[in-house]
Amino acid sequence: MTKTAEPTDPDPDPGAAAPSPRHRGEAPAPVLQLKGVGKTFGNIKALSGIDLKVGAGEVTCILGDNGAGKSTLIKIIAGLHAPTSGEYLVDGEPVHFSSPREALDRGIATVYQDLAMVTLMPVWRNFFLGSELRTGFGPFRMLEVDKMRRIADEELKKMGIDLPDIDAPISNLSGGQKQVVAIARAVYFGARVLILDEPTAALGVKQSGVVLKYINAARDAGLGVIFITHNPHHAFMVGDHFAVLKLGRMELDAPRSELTLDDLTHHMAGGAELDALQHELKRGAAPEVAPLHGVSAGEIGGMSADVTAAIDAAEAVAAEEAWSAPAGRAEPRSGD
Ligand SMILES: Nc1ncnc2c1ncn2[C@@H]1O[C@H](COP(=O)(O)OP(=O)(O)OP(=O)(O)O)[C@@H](O)[C@H]1O
Repeated sequence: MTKTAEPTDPDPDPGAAAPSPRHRGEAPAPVLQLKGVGKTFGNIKALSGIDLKVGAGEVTCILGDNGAGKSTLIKIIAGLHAPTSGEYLVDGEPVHFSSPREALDRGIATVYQDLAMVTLMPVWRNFFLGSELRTGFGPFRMLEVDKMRRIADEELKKMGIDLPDIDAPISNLSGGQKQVVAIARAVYFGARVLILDEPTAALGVKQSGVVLKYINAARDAGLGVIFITHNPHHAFMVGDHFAVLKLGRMELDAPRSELTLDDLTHHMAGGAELDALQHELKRGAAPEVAPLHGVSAGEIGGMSADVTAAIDAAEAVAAEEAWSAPAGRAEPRSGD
């Protein structure tokens, strides 16, 4: 089922686009759906009984702690792993992808953290990496450099990214800018579902805001976006739907209307276990862990909760500021 990804027909007037289902207040139809999906690696049960729907024009956030099963889940959706149980449907039809190429042919594109870019190549070359435009036949085939430079420039501008030099090596861009180039590239090559693997994990607050803004832009262009993150604040700024994984199971699956940021943070922090710990700490009883260098376990627990809360709050405010800044030129590298 391999075919070359065709670029989408660029909309000459994005302002005239029909409002997304979200803006019409309708539930978007699922582009992809998982029903009771499980995955084992030998004796390890990485995922079990996962139900998930991803709609067009909707951001689905997948959260979870280390080892929760997020990577395994996106690898199944991206066609890298086959599930060991359950069903995977695209547009209501069961699919059995045997490679990411097959998923891509159905419009399911993944932007991994490492971005699969060649750092010394220019921005436009990275934009077309693996799908270069060529002209001529056989040994006389040549790259259509001017056309690729022009299209990359236009597509990036369409997403509000005005780079000073499209010929500059991509390594000159900030982490946030590189993520945005990868998102624009996936949109241009016809992605209907965009999987973003922790796109803000390695970024500072300002650059995270830039990326969140373009997640919103991809959603408003009608794509289904799957946003994998550890950060409930980032998720809540853009998410329409939230799935929290814990030890391979879906611990929470809720639309935005049924959830607050506090609920989400609570689930991420361990929910019921955290309540039990707080209750124990309030009563003055130390949890059963060994003291460290003469400091009681109770003190460590209290201190880390305070520090974590303060960091989270400061980060949320700063990211919100960056996110709500007017769209336009992407930030310079120094803001990284
Ligand atoms: N190829 C593999 N072989 C064996 N076990 C695996 C493999 N991939 C994942 N696992 C196991 O499956 C479980 C889920 O791992 P996964 O990487 O999906 O979690 P994660 O939520 O992405 O974690 P992190 O945020 O740390 O990347 C873990 O117990 C992990 O050790």
